[in-house]
Amino acid sequence: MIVSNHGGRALDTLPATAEALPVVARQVAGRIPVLCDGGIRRGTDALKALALGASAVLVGRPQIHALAVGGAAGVAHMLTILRAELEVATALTGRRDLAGIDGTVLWPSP
Ligand SMILES: Cc1cc2nc3c(=O)[nH]c(=O)nc-3n(C[C@H](O)[C@H](O)[C@H](O)COP(=O)(O)O)c2cc1C
Repeated sequence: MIVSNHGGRALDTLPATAEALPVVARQVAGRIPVLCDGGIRRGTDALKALALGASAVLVGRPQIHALAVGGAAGVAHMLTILRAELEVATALTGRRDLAGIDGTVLWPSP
């Protein structure tokens, strides 16, 4: 299951995926993986999506921007930065690994 607003480019005023994600994740209740995209730009965005119930996140525009600036190496660099930011954010919330990320890293908890 992918929670996506398709980049928000088709219909405006829709809820952000971060708003829809916890509702969908609650209904899915762990039966299948729930992926999420839309506005993931830094590690803390990924951390918050995981905390709201995503199994993983997807990125769209950052890949296009990185490709335009630095080609394939630019995309690899962008993903390295994103991963490093997520690792730091995970550590700074006192979690050992991604499996330890849940709603309690958010304030207020959902
Ligand atoms: C130029 C562009 C074209 C896209 N075309 C489609 C499309 O045809 N169908 C679709 O479901 N999503 C489309 N998307 C949305 C992406 O699949 C993805 O959901 C979105 O880019 C993720 O959000 P982000 O760009 O903020 O990371 C498009 C996004 C961009 C930037």
